[in-house]
Amino acid sequence: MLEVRDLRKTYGSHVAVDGVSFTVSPGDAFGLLGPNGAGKSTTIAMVSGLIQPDSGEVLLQGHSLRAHPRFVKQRLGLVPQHIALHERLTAEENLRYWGQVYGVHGARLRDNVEWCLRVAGLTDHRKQRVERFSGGMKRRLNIAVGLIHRPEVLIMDEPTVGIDAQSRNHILDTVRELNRDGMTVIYTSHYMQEVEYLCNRLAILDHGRMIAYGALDDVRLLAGGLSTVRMDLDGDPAPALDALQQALPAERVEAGEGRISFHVRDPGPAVGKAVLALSQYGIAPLRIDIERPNLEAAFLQLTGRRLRDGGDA
Ligand SMILES: Nc1ncnc2c1ncn2[C@@H]1O[C@H](COP(=O)(O)OP(=O)(O)OP(=O)(O)O)[C@@H](O)[C@H]1O
Repeated sequence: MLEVRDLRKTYGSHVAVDGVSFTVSPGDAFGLLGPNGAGKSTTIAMVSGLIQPDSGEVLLQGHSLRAHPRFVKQRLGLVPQHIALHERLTAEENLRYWGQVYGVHGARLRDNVEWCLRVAGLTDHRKQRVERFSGGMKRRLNIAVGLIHRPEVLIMDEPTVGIDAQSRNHILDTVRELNRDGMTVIYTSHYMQEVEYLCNRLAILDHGRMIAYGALDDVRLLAGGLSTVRMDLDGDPAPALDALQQALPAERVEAGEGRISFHVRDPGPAVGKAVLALSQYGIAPLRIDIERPNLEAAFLQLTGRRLRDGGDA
C-alpha cells in the first residue's frame, strides 16, 4: 500500500500543495483530478521523490520515502508530463539507457525492453530514432521508459496532454490493460472523462487542497444528483441565451460555438424547455447528450466553477 500523509509544499508565499493525504491499495487505479495549477504535478513529484515536501510523508509498504528512498523508488515508475527522451537515440536505445539508470542489466533488461516495446506498440519502430517519431509515439515511449524496471506502482502525470485522439485512446487502453494485469496506477489529469474511464478511486485537487476523495461512485454522488446536458445546435445560441436562462432559471447555461450545456437535477423537462426556447430563435438541436451525475458536475457542485475553466477538457 502507498500512503501519502499530509503533504505540503510552498513556493515563496504561494502554497502549491496544502495538506494532501491519500492511500492507494495494490491493484488500484487512483486518479488525481484537478484543473491546471491545482497542485497535481507538485504532489506527484513529492510522491516519486523528485522534490522534497516541506512537511508530510510518503510510505510504500510501510517504508518511508525519506528513510528508504532506494526501496521506494525502485518500486515506483514515473511518467513525467514533459517528454524525457534522447532524440538522437532509437526507441530501443532509450529503453536500454533508462533501464541501466534504474539498475536493470543483462537478460532482465533484454526481457524488459521487449515487453516495454510491446506495451507501447513500438516493436516495429525499435530501430527508429526518436527525432523521427510523431508526438503520440514519443508519448508512448515516454510511458514505456517509466515501465522499464517493471515497477509495482506506475505514476503518470497528464500523459495524454497535447496528442491526437488515436494516440490518446491507445494510451488509455494501455493503462487500463496494465492495471487489469495487476499494476497499481496513479493517474493525474484535468480530463474528468479519462479519470472516469480508468480509475476506481480518486482525489480531486483544487488550489492545492483535496476537495473530494474516495471511490469513483461516491465522489460522483457529491454532484448532488446533477446530470449534465449537452446540445449541439444548428446555429449560434448567443441570441437565445436570455430566453434559455429564463426557461431554466435555476441553471447556469454555458454557451459555445453551436452548442450549449447545463447541469440539472431533472433533465427531461429541462431539455423540453430548452428546445422550446431555442425554437423561438429558429435554432434546433442536432444532437442532445445527457450524462448521469459525473465528476464534472461534482466539481461544479463543490467549487461553483467548471473543471474545464482551468483547462481545455
Ligand atoms: N517550481 C515552482 N516554482 C514556483 N511555483 C511553482 C513551481 N511549481 C509549481 N508552482 C506553482 O504551484 C501551483 C501548482 O502547480 P502544479 O504544476 O503542481 O499544478 P498542476 O495541477 O500539476 O497543474 P498543471 O496541469 O498546469 O501542471 C501552481 O500555481 C504553480 O504555478
